[in-house]
Amino acid sequence: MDEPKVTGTKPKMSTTRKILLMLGFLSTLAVIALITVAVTQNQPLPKNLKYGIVLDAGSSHTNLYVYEWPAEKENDTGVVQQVEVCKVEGPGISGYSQTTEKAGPSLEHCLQQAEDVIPLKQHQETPVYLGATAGMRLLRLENKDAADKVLSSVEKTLRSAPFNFQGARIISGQEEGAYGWITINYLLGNFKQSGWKKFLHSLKSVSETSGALDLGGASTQITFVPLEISSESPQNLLYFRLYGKDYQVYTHSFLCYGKDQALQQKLARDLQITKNSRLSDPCFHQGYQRTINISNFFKNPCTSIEKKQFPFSQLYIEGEGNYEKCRRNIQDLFNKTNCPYSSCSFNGIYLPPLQGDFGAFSAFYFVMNFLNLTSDVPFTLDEVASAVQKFCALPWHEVKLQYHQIKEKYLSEYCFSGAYILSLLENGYEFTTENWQRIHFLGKIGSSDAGWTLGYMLNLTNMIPAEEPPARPLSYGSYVGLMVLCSLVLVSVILLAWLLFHKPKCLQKGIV
Ligand SMILES: Nc1ncnc2c1ncn2[C@@H]1O[C@H](COP(=O)(O)OP(=O)(O)O)[C@@H](O)[C@H]1O
Ligand SMILES: [Ca+2]
Repeated sequence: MDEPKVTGTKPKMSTTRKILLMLGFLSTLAVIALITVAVTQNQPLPKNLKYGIVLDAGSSHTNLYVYEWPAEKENDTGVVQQVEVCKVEGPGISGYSQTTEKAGPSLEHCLQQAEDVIPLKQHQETPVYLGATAGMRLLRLENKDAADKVLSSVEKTLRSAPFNFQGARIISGQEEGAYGWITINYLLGNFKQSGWKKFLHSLKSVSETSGALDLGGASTQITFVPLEISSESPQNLLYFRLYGKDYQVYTHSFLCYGKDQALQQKLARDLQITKNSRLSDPCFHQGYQRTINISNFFKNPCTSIEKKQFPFSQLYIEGEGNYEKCRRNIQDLFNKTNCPYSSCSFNGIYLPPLQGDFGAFSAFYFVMNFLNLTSDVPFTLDEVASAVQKFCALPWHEVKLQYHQIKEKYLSEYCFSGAYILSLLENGYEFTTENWQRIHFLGKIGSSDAGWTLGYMLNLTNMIPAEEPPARPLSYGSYVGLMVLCSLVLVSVILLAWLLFHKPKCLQKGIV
């Protein structure tokens, strides 16, 4: 039999095959175009940054903070971060009560630093706020006129800076507590969860926030969400709606219970029972000496109720370095005798049962950090107490030798401050061995200092919305990834379909 002749001419392509091939080619082209358009069209725009400045005019000194955030993400949580901090030279603004006109100019150096950090073309639109805390609250009580003049002086300086001046005022203790709480929960990402975290939280009815403990020089604040809300003391309750959730927050600020004023209060009480101008003080190291001028001592609203006449004008303090005695001495500052509510902290102030974790910052952190008590694994209450006891027992000359680089004012008071922190937390707020480790001493969260300033700015610039802002269900990366994946699946399906229904000759049996 004759074999079929293999001719030299190629087999002609059928018209359907040609159309199918064309279609396959065109759909591949369409998919490529689709991906290209998706990638280019949805590319994030170049970062447009915004800035804000807050000055924390504390009792001991003023700090200037510069914050930065991407303009298009303004209402997202956790996007604002601190990019600069500048410590103003000299005392806090309340320290200018005798030379009020110098309060403003003291801020100039730090304002210049802010000018250097923020791009020139954005100076005019950058808001600047100054909030003064307990030092100015005390000055206002002692001498209202001087407090007003200090504020006018700082306002004048801030208005002459190239930024958008938004106000210089004394904030209330309640605000200070609330904004500190907002800051740490914003930075810890507790207000708005994404992905799995959100799903898990929606299973639990409550969203967990962290309490805030702030220790300053002149006041201290405690703020947290209690388990149950009681209307016993409405002045201690605040209501927030943030990112679509309601928060009922307890807060209290104790004026005169910052660590510097607490020491003044303690000395004023000690003075009542001294027979002569010498005072042996268990809260200072053995060998340490300090002289106090009595005539100025009782001008302060934190000590004025103890005012009386003394037959001497100077008090000579000599350190004793005895931690246990110091704790007993300090304990007298917390009056636990009468409580008109179901539960109190001290001085008849309402305190609901403590709840959850606490972030303790400012001087809580500075002191604990100096005593090496701020590691990631929290120390027990006993470990902290014995570390403070050991430190207090060191003679002054040894302390000075060992820590020669630290300012003498701070160094001489770490023993008192350590004991005071333990008294405030243990006797004042009644933290126990069980819940002590729920206190986390923190200086910074990410690049931002823990403190009230960030919360203050977020609030005043309306950057924390009451309702959750509408968000894209997918991030940019996931969107592009999904587009690519879908397109690849589409191409493969078209190819497969073509191969299955119109088997090209080359794939037919026997030809290969
Ligand atoms: N490095 C440090 N070591 C110890 N204490 C510090 C350190 N830095 C700041 N402080 C103290 O922290 C406290 C800060 O308080 P401040 O914010 O000025 O007052 P307030 O908040 O009461 O208005 C002051 O007592 C200050 O002396
Ligand atoms: Ca402060």
